Amino acid sequence: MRLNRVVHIYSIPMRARFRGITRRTGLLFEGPAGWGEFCPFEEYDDAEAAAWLACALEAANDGWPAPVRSRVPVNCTVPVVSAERAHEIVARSGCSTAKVKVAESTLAEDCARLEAVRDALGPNGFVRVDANMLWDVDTAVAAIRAMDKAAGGLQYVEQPCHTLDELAAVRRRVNVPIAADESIRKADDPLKVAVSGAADIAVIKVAPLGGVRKALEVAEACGLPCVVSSALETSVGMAAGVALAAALPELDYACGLATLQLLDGDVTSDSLTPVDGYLPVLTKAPVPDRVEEFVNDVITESWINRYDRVLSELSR
Ligand SMILES: O=C(O)CCC(=O)C1=CC=C[C@@H](O)[C@@H]1C(=O)O
Ligand SMILES: [Mg+2]
Repeated sequence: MRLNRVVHIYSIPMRARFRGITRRTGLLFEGPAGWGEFCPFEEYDDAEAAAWLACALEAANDGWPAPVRSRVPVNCTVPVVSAERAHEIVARSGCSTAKVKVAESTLAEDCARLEAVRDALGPNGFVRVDANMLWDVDTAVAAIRAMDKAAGGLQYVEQPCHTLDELAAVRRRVNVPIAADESIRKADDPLKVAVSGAADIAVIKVAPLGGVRKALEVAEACGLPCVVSSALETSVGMAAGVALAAALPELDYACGLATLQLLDGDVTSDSLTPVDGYLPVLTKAPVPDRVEEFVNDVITESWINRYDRVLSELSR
């Protein structure tokens, strides 16, 4: 689909640094079925960005498969912030599950943050952590044991190490369940990743996997309980993640789709923010009616060029 109709390019500041970024940028476009969002992270090459464009084109051209639920439970996401700030984020979220980013600060700081998160959630909440592949096996085993104690029990640990073999080795040595994220979304062929011996839970992300239909196939192929997580989209792209969570036959865990709270603004007045720990399921993405607040002319041309290049990559 050539970009010959209205498109918007946005640049929104993050409230706190997250995965090394302080602004989120992307391109929004409209098709016959609604709005789509193309927002691969800036360092991704055109080959990696192709799945993200396929996801946006699915939303704009085809729409999504029918949902089997009308709302989706979500976790709040806690960046690397002070223990006091973490407490505040969780207490204000209305969510009973919190996912905490770890391994980027010291073990003592991570444990202090986890204690604060447990305090904010109370004994019945769920705490999970994401290490984004930053540990080796021995470091992971020691850190997970310490964090499990500090958090008063961890629901699972997401991607403690880089490879599937390392995940399997950690999994044999700790009692906390292991979730695979990068092992799936960065695989050459996500449909063929043998995650079952290495992980207990699959994290699936709609944009890196090429759209709702593709992600549903990946979920089925990996044969594990799934958690749908965002890629820090605005509400336009987030609606596709919610559509995926809504279409999964089983949904046993809260999903990482409450990340609009990490952005300092949204492109629409119909923001996908959780109420009492749930997001509503929409049939199409909300209309971006507040984009002028985040327009950035400096990056417009480079995003349009990127769209064109990635579109050629997709049709190869
Ligand atoms: O899962 C969540 O709670 C929020 C989403 C989230 O953590 C992520 C979104 C995008 C990029 C990633 O570094 C990160 C993740 O690793 O899961
Ligand atoms: Mg992750």
